[in-house]
Amino acid sequence: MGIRTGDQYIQGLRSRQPEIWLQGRKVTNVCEEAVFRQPIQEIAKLYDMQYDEKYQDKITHICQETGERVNNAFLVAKTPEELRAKRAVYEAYAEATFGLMGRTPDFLNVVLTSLYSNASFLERYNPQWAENVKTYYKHVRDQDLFLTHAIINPQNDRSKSSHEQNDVYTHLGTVEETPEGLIVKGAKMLATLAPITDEVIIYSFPGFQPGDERYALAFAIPINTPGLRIICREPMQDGIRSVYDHPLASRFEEMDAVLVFHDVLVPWERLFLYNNVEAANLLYPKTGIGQQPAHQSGVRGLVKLQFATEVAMRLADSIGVDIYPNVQNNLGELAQSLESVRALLKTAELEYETLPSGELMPGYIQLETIRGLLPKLYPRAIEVMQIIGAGGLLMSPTDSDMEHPELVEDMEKFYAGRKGISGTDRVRLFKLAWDLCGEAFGQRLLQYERYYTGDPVRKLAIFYNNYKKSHACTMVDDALSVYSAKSASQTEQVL
Ligand SMILES: Cc1cc2nc3c(=O)[nH]c(=O)nc-3n(C[C@H](O)[C@H](O)[C@H](O)COP(=O)(O)OP(=O)(O)OC[C@H]3O[C@@H](n4cnc5c(N)ncnc54)[C@H](O)[C@@H]3O)c2cc1C
Ligand SMILES: Nc1c(O)cccc1C(=O)O
Repeated sequence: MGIRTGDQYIQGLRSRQPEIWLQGRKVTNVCEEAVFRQPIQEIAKLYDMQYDEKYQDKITHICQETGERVNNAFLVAKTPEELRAKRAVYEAYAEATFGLMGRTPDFLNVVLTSLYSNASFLERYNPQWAENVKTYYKHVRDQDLFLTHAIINPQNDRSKSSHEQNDVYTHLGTVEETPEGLIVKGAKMLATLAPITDEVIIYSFPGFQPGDERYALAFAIPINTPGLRIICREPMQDGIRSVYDHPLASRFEEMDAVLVFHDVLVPWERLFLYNNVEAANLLYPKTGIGQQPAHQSGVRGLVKLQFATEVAMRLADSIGVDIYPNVQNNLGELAQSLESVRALLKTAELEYETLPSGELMPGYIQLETIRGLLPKLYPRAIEVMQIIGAGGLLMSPTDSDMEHPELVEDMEKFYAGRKGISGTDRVRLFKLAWDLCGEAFGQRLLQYERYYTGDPVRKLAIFYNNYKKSHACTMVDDALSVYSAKSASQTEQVL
């Protein structure tokens, strides 16, 4: 089939009934649920971009194997041009959502593509797992599916491993083998956008201990598989608040969910890894499923940081405070952060690594540096926005106030900004900023940037240990060589 339209994506959602729990009730029609309606439209727009002539040749290509047009996220890049073609889709999707939706379809499609192109890793453990991954990749590519994923165990007792938790099936684990497949039970977090996706892929970050064999699992199943329960967090917008009052929160909220598996059947052909702690621990570092999506995340993170920086600059300009050096310093800092990330990304793409298979991987050091910096740079951009907007962020009235005939005059007079910025202009801009820096929606975006890539504390430690391996600190040896030169000359004098 190849690329889908937005309508086809929505038809897919309508065709099935996953078990979705939202605010204490079961959702019976996900497409008609207020909270999901607009996010579904935003994702549908991304699918439609594949048919838009402005984007089609940039973000899709003709698949050599099938002759069908497919998304560039499914490319196994073997040339710098193909790497740029992948970047083009990340960028187009990020720009269409201002970088605010982290788990657009390209994210997991790139994870799956990397699993596919590095399936030889799985082959060493079980050729059938490798075969299953390859078949699944083609299925997702050719049906243009949208996946969610849950790779973390629920946050119960982090000081204990999976097999030491209170109940054997707190963390998702295998119950039994049947002729049809594995029966699995327990929970995983945190499946962003799960209610509006087609399928879920389960795997894990490393960290399994001996004894955790039943939890060492990777598989993919349709989101409406019987026994799979999607428990949504409390929504951060109700789907009813107006676009005027919440121009971002009303459009881009990504629902997060815990997935609870109640004796769910995973068919054998959908199983990618099972009962092998070593393979489960090596899956992430050895198959590029961290590094390839880091390219997507880096591009998206750059767009999000750029958006936040632009909003902060416009805020300052709109109320005439960017004449002050302190404000200029804050904004200059954001601009420099943004340009540093942009430069890192460019270097990551230029300094790619070529794997023995011929596949190109964008530079590890640069991508990991972006991942380490964004959890600090994005919150700082939000803080600067709060500092510049100050009390003004809390004076925005609602759409109904702005339109009320008795208030219109006051609105235009007392809510106007510096010359040229009307009351309406200023209120709209400040509402946009408040969605990012004040609303629960904005706090989630901040939390996302801190944690989407795993725990930043442990990630930075891993980065340092890897960095140390490739950095012999030879300049220090050079500097210390004065001592050996000195003792050599002393020896010469004695002789
Ligand atoms: C908005 C959002 C969306 C997300 N979307 C997804 C998604 O779609 N799919 C998905 O699979 N995951 C998703 N995640 C989950 C994300 O991968 C995890 O949040 C992340 O890996 C951190 O794990 P945790 O939240 O369980 O924190 P924990 O691991 O429980 O950490 C809690 C705190 O304890 C500290 N800590 C814990 N263990 C250690 C240790 N061993 N050593 C030192 N310090 C430690 C941490 O530094 C941290 O401060 C999302 C997260 C967020 C915030
Ligand atoms: N955060 C990630 C994820 O959720 C899936 C795959 C990779 C990552 C990552 O940032 O490395």
